[in-house]
Amino acid sequence: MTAITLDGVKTASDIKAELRDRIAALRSHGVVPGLATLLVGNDPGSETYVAGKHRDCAEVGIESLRIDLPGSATSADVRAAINDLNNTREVTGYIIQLPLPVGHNENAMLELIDPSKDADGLHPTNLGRLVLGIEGELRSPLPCTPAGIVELLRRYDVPIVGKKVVVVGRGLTVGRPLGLLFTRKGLDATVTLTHSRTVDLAGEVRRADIVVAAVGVPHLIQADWIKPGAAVLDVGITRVADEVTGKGRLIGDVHPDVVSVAGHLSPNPRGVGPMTRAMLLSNVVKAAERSLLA
Ligand SMILES: Nc1nc2c(c(=O)[nH]1)N[C@@H](CN(C=O)c1ccc(C(=O)N[C@@H](CCC(=O)O)C(=O)O)cc1)CN2
Repeated sequence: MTAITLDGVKTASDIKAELRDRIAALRSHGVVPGLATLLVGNDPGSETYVAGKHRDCAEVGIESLRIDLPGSATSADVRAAINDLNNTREVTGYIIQLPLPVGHNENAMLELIDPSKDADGLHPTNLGRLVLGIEGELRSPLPCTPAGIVELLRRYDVPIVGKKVVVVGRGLTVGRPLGLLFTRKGLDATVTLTHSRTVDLAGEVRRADIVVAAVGVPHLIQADWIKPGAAVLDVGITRVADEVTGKGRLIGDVHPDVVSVAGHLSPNPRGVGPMTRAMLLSNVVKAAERSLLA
């Protein structure tokens, strides 16, 4: 068996085409969707992701603003930048790129975002709405990677209702909110959220119809851990220098041999990453559509 590829690049491109039409409709009503990003420091991954977000905005017709603070920025500097973004009327939505450099309290910073401008769905109010199961597509933004994973599965007709999902990793941007999303009414999966203290991780993964690996441990998920035909989403990524060429290389959490056991497999890169970016654009467009309804 060779797994069907869950192609994030193609799916994200389809979504962007759909968003372009909605953005044109918004503009015809005088609403111009916009996104600002706040990046602190010069983590190479974060620099890449932020640059990608601005490229995506330009591609679909979303205005964007980039605020970069140096790695030496203090927590007071970051708080001041967040305050500015909250108080600038032209900024309708923004994100704080994570991780923040060591020494900053991420949760405290996320809590300072005006929830109505939270394009990432990571403010406690918006995460709280996810916990409460407040329904309605337009009500509040969903965290981008979890939303992207569900959308990728949906567009490839991978069944979710009643399925056993094992999520490996309980981080804020993926594992924790994904568990909530999969158990929401309408998706109705049964979720096991595993982490570094889980006993017999391989045994847990073997029971799963859908496996999501989001830990950043290269090739952790082995082919003999996978139930034949399961859908496997490879989210975690590790940057290493290639031993031969010395060039940077990306390694996912899923071993390449999984392709011959799984029914569906998202490559990494080019799987969930592009979907994360597409869902951010979707959050920005939904926020603009909400502003028309208000
Ligand atoms: N504020 C946030 N911070 C972070 C989030 C987030 O959703 N909000 N998620 C990740 C990083 N991220 C977006 O910010 C992100 C990750 C990966 C990709 C992507 O397209 N990856 C490419 C590979 C590119 C590369 O790594 O060089 C791929 O998978 O094909 C986009 C966005 C953590 N921080």
